[in-house]
Amino acid sequence: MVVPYKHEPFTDFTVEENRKALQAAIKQVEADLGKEYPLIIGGERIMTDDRIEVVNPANKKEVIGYVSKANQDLAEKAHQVADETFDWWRKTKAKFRADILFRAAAIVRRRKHEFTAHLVKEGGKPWKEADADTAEAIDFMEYYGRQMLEIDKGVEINSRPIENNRFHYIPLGVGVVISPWNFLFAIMCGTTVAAMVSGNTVLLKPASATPIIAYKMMEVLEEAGLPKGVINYIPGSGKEVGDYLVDHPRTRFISFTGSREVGTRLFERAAKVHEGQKWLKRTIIEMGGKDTIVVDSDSDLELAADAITYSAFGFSGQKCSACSRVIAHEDVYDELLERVVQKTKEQVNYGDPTDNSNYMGPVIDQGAYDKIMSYIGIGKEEGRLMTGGKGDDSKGWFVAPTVFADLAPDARLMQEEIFGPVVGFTKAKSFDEAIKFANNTEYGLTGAVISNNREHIEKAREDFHVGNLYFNRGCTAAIVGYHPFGGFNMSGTDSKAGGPDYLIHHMQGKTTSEML
Ligand SMILES: NC(=O)c1ccc[n+]([C@@H]2O[C@H](COP(=O)([O-])OP(=O)(O)OC[C@H]3O[C@@H](n4cnc5c(N)ncnc54)[C@H](O)[C@@H]3O)[C@@H](O)[C@H]2O)c1
Ligand SMILES: N[C@@H](CCC=O)C(=O)O
Repeated sequence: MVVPYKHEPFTDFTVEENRKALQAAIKQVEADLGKEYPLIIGGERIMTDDRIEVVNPANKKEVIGYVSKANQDLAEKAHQVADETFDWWRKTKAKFRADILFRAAAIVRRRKHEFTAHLVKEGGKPWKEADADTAEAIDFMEYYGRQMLEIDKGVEINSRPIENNRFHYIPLGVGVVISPWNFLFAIMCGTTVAAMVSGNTVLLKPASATPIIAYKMMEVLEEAGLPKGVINYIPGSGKEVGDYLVDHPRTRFISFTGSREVGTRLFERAAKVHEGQKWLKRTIIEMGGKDTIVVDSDSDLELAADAITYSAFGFSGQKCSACSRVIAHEDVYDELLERVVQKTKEQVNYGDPTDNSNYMGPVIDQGAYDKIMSYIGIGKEEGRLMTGGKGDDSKGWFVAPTVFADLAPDARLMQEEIFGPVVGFTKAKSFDEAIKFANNTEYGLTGAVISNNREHIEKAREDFHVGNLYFNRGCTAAIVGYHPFGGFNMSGTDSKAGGPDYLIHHMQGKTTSEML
């Protein structure tokens, strides 16, 4: 029997011992900078001449490491290994697979600060955000291990006196897992281990900005007993390797988390049946968001301002769940705006995240920096700049926390995902109008309502069309096993990571019926 699931507690960095431990871990990561990392195919380490240079987004000159890069030949080799491995891996016991995850979670927990320190450097995450990312990776392993044990019990169906019927889930086959850079540990780990623990074999293509943490996870899983060939680590170009694997006729499913642009492209490609393909590919595709906090006339404005500030600027707004739009009732609009601007100016300082006094670190790379700065330019034309509005990419990619007021609900700033520390305000005449504005994007990932009005809360529960809706709190920070996570509309397939149904997306139901 495993102990019941409980989420991993966050580290309290006001405790000196914890602060010192993370500082020491950061020093250790700094001593290890510049290492080379191979691909892992069937357990074999393969170094390539073509490499990805991974840099610290807070200091572009600091190279975190050099990661070997798969090409199509290596992707094909990995696919064959995964295909052959699936022949026997699919028959392994659920307990065997779950135990690997429980052990891996324990290993990460024992070395927690080492992973968190790495995330500070490779992902540019402030301590608190990096610690939460490590905790979530642990949670995914613990939770999915337990979920697999539940699914393994089977599902009751009816039998008849002359007929014995059974129904159970079996794995799908070779899965391609393509992960984003923003939850470089948690989402990469969660999507990979979900596929593995359900009995599939995996080709893992992590984001090119953050592939090293994925190598470190591979080492942990190997130490925990993962057999060779079950997960194959093949970083590489999204277009070259990603497309090749998605198109491959032996690929059975694709688990993608990333932008709407790439997600819809992969969805289309996966729908095409190639020569020699014997199935329709399953797709689990989780994409972007344009997430709104609605603030009602009868509400706690201090709570609202705190929720908005954290949801908009935590990890520099680089969360699919980040609050990038506020729709406030006209009765409270001015006061709320003033409080948010004041909190942003007073509390949201930014700089190198190795220094824990910085609330925000950098954005991930030049592409992100340029995109965010261009949206700030658009915002200056569409609305009223209240604070921020500037950036500095001389050393790392830093953007000031930025608030725009008086935007039209259909302004580009209120419709398009910026994925940076920029939040826009729109005024609504009534609660009904606020919900109408909140629903007027093509996304539907997260949202929050700050209100003391029970009727309004119930209205939002029915009409605010997002996968994760929160009341009287911010719209980020879902916890595995507590807030199953995933969105509607162009936010994705709503597969609900960290929820009780998630593993089933990686499996297929088989009915057997024996005449007695
Ligand atoms: N809904 C969610 O759960 C969720 C969670 C995290 C991030 N996101 C979204 O992810 C985005 C940020 O992440 P990103 O910048 O890494 O996204 P991205 O779409 O640029 O990249 C995601 C992954 O796809 C790969 N890729 C790129 N082109 C590809 C191609 N042609 N074929 C195959 N793979 C390809 C990338 O290398 C990366 O590994 C944001 O839009 C954010 O909202 C969504
Ligand atoms: N699950 C995370 C967001 C993941 C996307 O970036 C949250 O709830 O804030």
